[in-house]
Amino acid sequence: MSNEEVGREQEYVSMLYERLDDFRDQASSRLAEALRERPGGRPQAHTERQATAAMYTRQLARFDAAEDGLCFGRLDFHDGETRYVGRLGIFEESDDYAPLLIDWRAPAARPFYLATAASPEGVRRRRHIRTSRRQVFQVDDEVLDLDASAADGHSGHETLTGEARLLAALSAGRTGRMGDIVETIQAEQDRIIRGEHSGVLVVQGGPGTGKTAVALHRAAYLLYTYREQLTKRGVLVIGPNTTFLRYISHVLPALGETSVVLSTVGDLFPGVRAERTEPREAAHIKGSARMVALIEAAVRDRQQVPDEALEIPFEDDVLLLDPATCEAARDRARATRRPHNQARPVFVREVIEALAQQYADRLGADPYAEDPLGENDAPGAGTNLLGDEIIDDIRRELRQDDGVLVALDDLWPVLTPQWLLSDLFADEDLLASAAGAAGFTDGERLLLHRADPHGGRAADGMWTAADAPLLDEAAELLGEDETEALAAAERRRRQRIAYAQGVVDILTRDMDDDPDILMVSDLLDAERLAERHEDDDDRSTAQRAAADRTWAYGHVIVDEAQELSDMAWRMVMRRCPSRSMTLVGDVAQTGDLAGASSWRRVLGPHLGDRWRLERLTVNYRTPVEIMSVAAGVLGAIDPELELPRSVRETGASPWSLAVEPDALAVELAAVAAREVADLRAALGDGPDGGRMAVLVPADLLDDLSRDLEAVLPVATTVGEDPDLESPVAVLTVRQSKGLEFDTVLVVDPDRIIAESPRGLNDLYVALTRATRSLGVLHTNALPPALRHLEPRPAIPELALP
Ligand SMILES: Nc1ncnc2c1ncn2[C@@H]1O[C@H](COP(=O)(O)OP(=O)(O)OP(=O)(O)O)[C@@H](O)[C@H]1O
Repeated sequence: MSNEEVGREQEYVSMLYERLDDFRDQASSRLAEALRERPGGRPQAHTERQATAAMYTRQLARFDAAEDGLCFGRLDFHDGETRYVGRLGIFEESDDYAPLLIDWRAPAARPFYLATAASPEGVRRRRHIRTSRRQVFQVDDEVLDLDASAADGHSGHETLTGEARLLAALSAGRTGRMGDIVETIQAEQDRIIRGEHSGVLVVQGGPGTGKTAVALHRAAYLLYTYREQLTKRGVLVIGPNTTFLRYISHVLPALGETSVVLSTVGDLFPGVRAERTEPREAAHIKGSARMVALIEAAVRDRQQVPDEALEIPFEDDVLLLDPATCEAARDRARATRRPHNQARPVFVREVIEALAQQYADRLGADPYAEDPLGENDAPGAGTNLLGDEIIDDIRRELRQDDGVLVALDDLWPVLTPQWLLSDLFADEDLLASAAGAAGFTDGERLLLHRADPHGGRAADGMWTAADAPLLDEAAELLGEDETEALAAAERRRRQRIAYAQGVVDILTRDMDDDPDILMVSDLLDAERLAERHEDDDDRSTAQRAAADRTWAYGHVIVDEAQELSDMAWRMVMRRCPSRSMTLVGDVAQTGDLAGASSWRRVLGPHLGDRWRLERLTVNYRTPVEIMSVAAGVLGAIDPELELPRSVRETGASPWSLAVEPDALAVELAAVAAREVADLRAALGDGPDGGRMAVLVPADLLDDLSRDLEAVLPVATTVGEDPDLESPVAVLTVRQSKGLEFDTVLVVDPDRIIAESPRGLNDLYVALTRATRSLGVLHTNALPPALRHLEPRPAIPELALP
């Protein structure tokens, strides 16, 4: 491309950056103005000021996000029209808002992604403009006119859009952070990104087909297209683990979008962090939909009827609470069909009523007990001994009596989800009863039982990822005790009034005596001042949503959706009553025993047939050479499963290396050092210098990572939540879900297979993480699916430090 052409584009791009600077200046000064403004005057002024400040802050974030690669494309149409495409929309106010730059998400930008030589949509030429720090350094053209394309050396590839730019993006070194793909979105991906917002869209695609990328760009597209609606309700993105969430966490902010909550399933229950691990088999059982019946039984078991009458000392008497009364009260409460805590007031009312009646009856038989509670001093007290007023007094006293309260708490306790489940899993009797009622075997029950090492209920650090959906289920069955919630709300209101009264007092102090001075208290009393603070919630939508279990998100995206258990699906569906969802995954990569082997099976109970399926068929990550190895494993999982088609060849064949068990650590370190050196030679030492992963069987993780850390001459990361920006990461396959690296070394594939009934799926995931090269080290015979791997060619070893 001629320098002249680059120069011309530079002029245009510089003009766009000037506009961007103007926008930024305007937004900063308006933000400063909004922050300087003193709230006063109208009651809503404070809230409005906050909303205005938040709006300018969001705008600034969007302008900052657009800085790199502000404009990346240009379309020239046959009719002479030209459109520039970029990260945000810029319009010429003085020219009837003519577009200077079109946001990639706007309908007018679509031909940039869809036009092909076969279907050019009026486009004559598509140009990719590459910039670095505001400087245009390259322009790549595709001429879509069929005749001209041949002349222009266009490859004529049928499915790829902007092939040269795409291949350049795919061959770049990995950085440990996922990047956006706005410059090179492919047609099949574009259709999904811009798909209908309502309803449930399932995207099935093999490894590296861009499911994660597509899901995140879809979030950005939906937030742009339905901004008002979705900014208020927020978008939830669910990923398989925190390492993965960190890996993808830069994509949406880089696209200027911030009202998104990222969470794992384990962290989706507010106030609980899934910090404990447990055996796969236990997680498998906890994921099964049969747990619903078990939790229901556990709740019912907490609604007790005593075997014999309870004796409750009251005043100077002893009341009897007999089983029949309790049973009748329990039936009444259950008949309301309200959740446990909300039905409790009915149970309490019935029991109190029975006890009050019993006491009143006894008093009625005693001619001397005219003033049972000693409260009526007036002469003639006792004449209405059994009148309503007296019985009301008895009820009130009973409700406050410690003995009665203890009995009520035993028979129908107020429960939180955490209490219910920690008691259930720690108490053999409770567990045996609920598990028996729900038809669990003894073996399953034993897997669920855990001696509570913390000794207390609901201690921090006691929950696993599979517990979160159970807590959520329990929360549904328990409900909030509204009497307590209302009392708490009333307490908060009184506190606010007391605080506001203090404010009014301070403002009017020393002025009390002057009748001519208009006082704050003349205009505003404490109660109204308190109301003004009531709606003050400085938190963003994302923060409020993440803290609220019952928050209904505007859209929910689930990545690696095949990993979700039946119980997890129930929780996720609750977060999105409108069922506006995008679920992306690959059933062939299911590693979790409780995960999906068919979309129909997992979604049917929630959605019936009301979901649509789209497929992604092209693998952008893994080159042909590696995919041909992975193909053997996929065939062993299920010969019906389809392998995605890779877009690239690298010429580097995957290899295997047999090593003695005793020499594994040493050989691995040597090979890893060699591979890192090769990566650096190819990609340089900078932040884009490439990343390598060593994927190991879980039971070798500790030993091998310690050995590698000790000998590798570059930073190595291991542990629960590894840092992916480190040049080398030692991970289990489970930790590597959804991630990618330039080079991958897989250790002992037979052990990876043996570790789980879904071991072949795990191996398939491991083999498909690499963008460049793959090696397999093995201490036992290779599994049959990998037998045709070439042995590693002898190459000079690197001296280790
Ligand atoms: N259109 C595209 N342009 C440039 N890069 C792309 C494009 N589509 C996908 N990629 C890149 O391909 C790689 C794989 O994408 P992604 O991680 O989204 O795939 P995936 O389907 O979620 O994979 P897996 O199921 O194996 O985790 C990423 O580096 C992504 O940026």
